[in-house]
Order: sequence, then C-alpha cells, then structure tokens
Amino acid sequence: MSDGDISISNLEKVYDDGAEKTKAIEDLSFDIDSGEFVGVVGPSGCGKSSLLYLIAGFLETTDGTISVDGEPIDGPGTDRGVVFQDYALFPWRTVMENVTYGLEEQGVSKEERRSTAQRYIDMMDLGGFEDRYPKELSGGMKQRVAIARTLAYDPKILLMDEPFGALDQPLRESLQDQLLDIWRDLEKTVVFITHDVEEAVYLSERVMIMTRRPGTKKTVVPFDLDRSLDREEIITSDKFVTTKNSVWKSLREETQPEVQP
Ligand SMILES: Nc1ncnc2c1ncn2[C@@H]1O[C@H](COP(=O)(O)OP(=O)(O)OP(=O)(O)O)[C@@H](O)[C@H]1O
Repeated sequence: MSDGDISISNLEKVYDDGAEKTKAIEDLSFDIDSGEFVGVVGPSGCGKSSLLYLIAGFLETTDGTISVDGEPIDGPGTDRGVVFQDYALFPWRTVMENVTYGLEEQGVSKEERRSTAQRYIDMMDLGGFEDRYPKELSGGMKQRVAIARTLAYDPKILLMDEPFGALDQPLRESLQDQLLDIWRDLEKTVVFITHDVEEAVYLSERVMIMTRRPGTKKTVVPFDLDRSLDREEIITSDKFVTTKNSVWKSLREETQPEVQP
C-alpha cells in the first residue's frame, strides 16, 4: 500500500491580485515516492514556497493536479505537516501546549494528547522544557518544538520550508542530523526547501532544481550517499562533492543574469 506518495502533474500557479498577475509556477510535473527525502532548490522567487503551500493545500492550483496516495488533494489535511522557517509557534502556549495543539484539533483525549506529545518532546530533546513558553527558548529549540508539534499528529508527509535557514551552522548541523534520524525511524516522506546546496545534498536522496520564475522542474539529481558514515566522511566523499557540484552548476545557470546578445 502506498503511504505518503505525492504526484504533481502539469502544475501551474498564477497569483492575481486584480491589478497584476504573477505566474509563479508553470507546467511542473514531479512524482515523489512514499518515504523519500527530496530536496528542492531554485533561484529566489522561483516558486519554491508556492509549490510547498500548494502541496500543503494552503493555496489553490491555477491548473494541474496534486495527488497524495492517488487522491487529488482538496485543501489542507493531517496527512501533510508543514514546518516553517519562522517556527510559527503559539506564543501564549507552553511547549507542551504547542505540541498538543494538532491533537486537540483532532479531538484526542487529554491523557493521550499528553503522552503522545511527550514522546515527540523527548524525541526532539526537549524533555524538561514542557512548561516553558516560546520566548524563553533559543531559535534551535523553537524549531525543535515546531517539528515535534508537526510530528505529534503523525502526518505521512513533512513539508519543510527552509526550516533551518535562521539558525547558525552548528545548530543547523545538529538539527539536520536529528531530522535524518526522525526520517529513518518514522519513515515519513519529506519535501525540504533550502537555499543551501550542501544542506540539500546532505539530507536528500534526490534534489529537484527549479528554473527561474515561472518555476518548473529544471532537472532532478538522484544520488545515494552511504548513510552509515558520519557527517565528515559523507561531506568529504567523492560522491557528495561531485553531486554538490552538479547541483550547484545547474542552479547557477538559473541564478546568473541572462547574457545580453
Ligand atoms: N500572495 C502572493 N501574491 C502575489 N504574488 C506572490 C504571492 N506569493 C508569492 N508571490 C510571487 O510569486 C513568486 C514566487 O514566490 P515564492 O515565495 O513561491 O518563491 P520562492 O522560490 O519560495 O522565493 P524565495 O526563495 O525568495 O523564498 C514571486 O515572484 C513572489 O513575489
């Protein structure tokens, strides 16, 4: 049985605010298998966030379809969880109350909510911080709360929009490794947007490079890193370096200003 696969077919997104139309995405087709980790990179403004929010069901497509497990999506659903760069926590709720939020919405009993939330709080190394408020936490901790909150309602698909973009390098690295552990243990499908080519290659099994706006799939680079190795061995391996260079070159073609004749 498929569980968390995504099929995107001839997707188009045009924003129309009445005065102006902006075509953000044009004729994008792409399939993601259940349990796969896919990185998405592309020039600024090429439609990466739009793509993610279309998959999330926050935005309506202008044309084309997005299906999850063969069913066209119809708005947001608990089969898909979104993690934003700016955490989007509820400031008036404690860590525990933030993490139980989705379960409250699902009508889960208080006892079960707390035990489920505790599992993900512990998984994200937040034990002892259950009663803290977001303003009392560092950026890395806030993002761990946001991830725990999303995992708590057990979506099959994690949609991540530059989730580590605001964090410094050591924190980014530790959250990247934590995310890889979660992905392996919980077998989620992950779509991960980033500006950072190294991050995309380190985390993913395939990277989709988008063209400049209107964004579409330029190319997809698949690779197979030896995940039994540690970070340093991976990022210095020939396969990693070659893959990173090929993604970088492809991206650069899209970000360089067009050559005038
Ligand atoms: N609500 C909106 N109304 C009008 N235009 C929009 C809206 N949201 C996004 N756009 C435009 O659509 C295009 C794609 O935006 P989007 O945020 O999806 O790109 P992005 O690749 O995620 O950008 P970045 O890398 O800078 O975050 C941009 O030109 C943007 O200005």
